[in-house]
Amino acid sequence: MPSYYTSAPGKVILFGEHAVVYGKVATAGSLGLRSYTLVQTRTDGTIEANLPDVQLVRTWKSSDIPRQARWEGYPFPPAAMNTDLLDHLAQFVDLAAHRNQSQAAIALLYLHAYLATDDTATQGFDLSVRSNLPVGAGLGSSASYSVCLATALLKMNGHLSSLSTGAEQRELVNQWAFQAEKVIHGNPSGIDNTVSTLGGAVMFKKGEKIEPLPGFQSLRFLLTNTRVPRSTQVQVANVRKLQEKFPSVVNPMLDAIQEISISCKELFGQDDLERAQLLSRFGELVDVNHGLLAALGVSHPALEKVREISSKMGLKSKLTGAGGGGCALTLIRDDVTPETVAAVKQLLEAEGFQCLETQVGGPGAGVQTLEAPKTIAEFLTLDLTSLEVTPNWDYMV
Ligand SMILES: Nc1ncnc2c1ncn2[C@@H]1O[C@H](COP(=O)(O)OP(=O)(O)O)[C@@H](O)[C@H]1O
Ligand SMILES: C[C@@](O)(CCOP(=O)(O)O)CC(=O)O
Ligand SMILES: [Mg+2]
Repeated sequence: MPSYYTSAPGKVILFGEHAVVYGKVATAGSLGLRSYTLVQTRTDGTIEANLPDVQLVRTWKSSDIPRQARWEGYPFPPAAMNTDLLDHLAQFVDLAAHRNQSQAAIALLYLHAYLATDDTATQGFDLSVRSNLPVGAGLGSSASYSVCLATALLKMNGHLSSLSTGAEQRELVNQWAFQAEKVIHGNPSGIDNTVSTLGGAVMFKKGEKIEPLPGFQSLRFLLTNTRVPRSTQVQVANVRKLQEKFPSVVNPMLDAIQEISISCKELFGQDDLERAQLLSRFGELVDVNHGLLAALGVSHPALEKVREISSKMGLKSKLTGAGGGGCALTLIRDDVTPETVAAVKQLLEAEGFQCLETQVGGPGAGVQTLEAPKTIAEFLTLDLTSLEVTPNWDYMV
């Protein structure tokens, strides 16, 4: 019974969220916080999903999922989303009252409908995903979940071995993860799944080759989860409504947001700029980007509170991800003392916020073949740090 672990990181968007949906450049890096999956075939034709982060435990009969006939471009996904299949699965999983569970289950079954082979369609499988990321907080948990799913189903069904290079395999994972992100978000830019698949720190523009931004890894951030729940799909749809209502106002704002990423790249390219100067200008760009996002309507009083607290300590913060709640990032300049960081954290935690410190720009997605099958119960009790991704895992950047 083949068994695999897969793993994929979350991401932090430094500059350019929302604007990236409109084809503008954005800057992002992978996080040390990751999701992990156990997947293995069964023998009784059942699909059992255990997703503790969204409190979902469900079984379905694999034969109830309408398998899709071979399509053009196989094994890469078809060009358009299959809305009939999406509608069918939404009715079938019948979880409309629980958006997070419903999105997660539909994404899983949508990928299964395309990627199952005759064998796995009759055997069924167990799948469990656990994450160190806060769900629905702007750190790309949906992309990390999507990349984990895509890697797991592609590996279990033998599609990865049909491609000869690691780069092609990562592209296949990324494209299927993008399909799952579409199920969850509606209209994602693709930045989150790309960063989660490839890892590293990049400048991203829809449809173009991504560009590494190595300077990003030398920066230190504090991430603050306001714990205010929000949905990326809703925030993205709200910005779209504003853009459709006032295109002549909103479009220049999106262009200005793009210029922030370009200015950031120029800062890193200026060899004669002292580090202190670089960090100070960088902080100014953080401020400007937040101001533009707030003008687009995606801030929240809790995010403004993070800015107020950090600003009193001389630090610059902005919302990160879709906003409307979720996380903010605070730039920790080199001259900021550990005492100052501790004091800021204390003030933020006193508001009920959660502070997260993690590395940026680490490894992307990976898969590991297990020598012996594991039960889901064993996987659920594992210490996730024992699954730390090492270069022994396959498909690493
Ligand atoms: N660990 C997980 N297990 C199951 N589903 C997940 C997990 N992480 C994310 N998701 C799915 O992604 C959705 C959150 O996505 P989104 O609103 O884009 O927030 P985020 O900013 O965290 O990506 C959840 O509602 C759920 O459907
Ligand atoms: C707002 C957006 O730019 C990023 C969303 O990130 P998250 O799901 O909030 O982690 C949307 C997108 O790029 O698809
Ligand atoms: Mg998301």
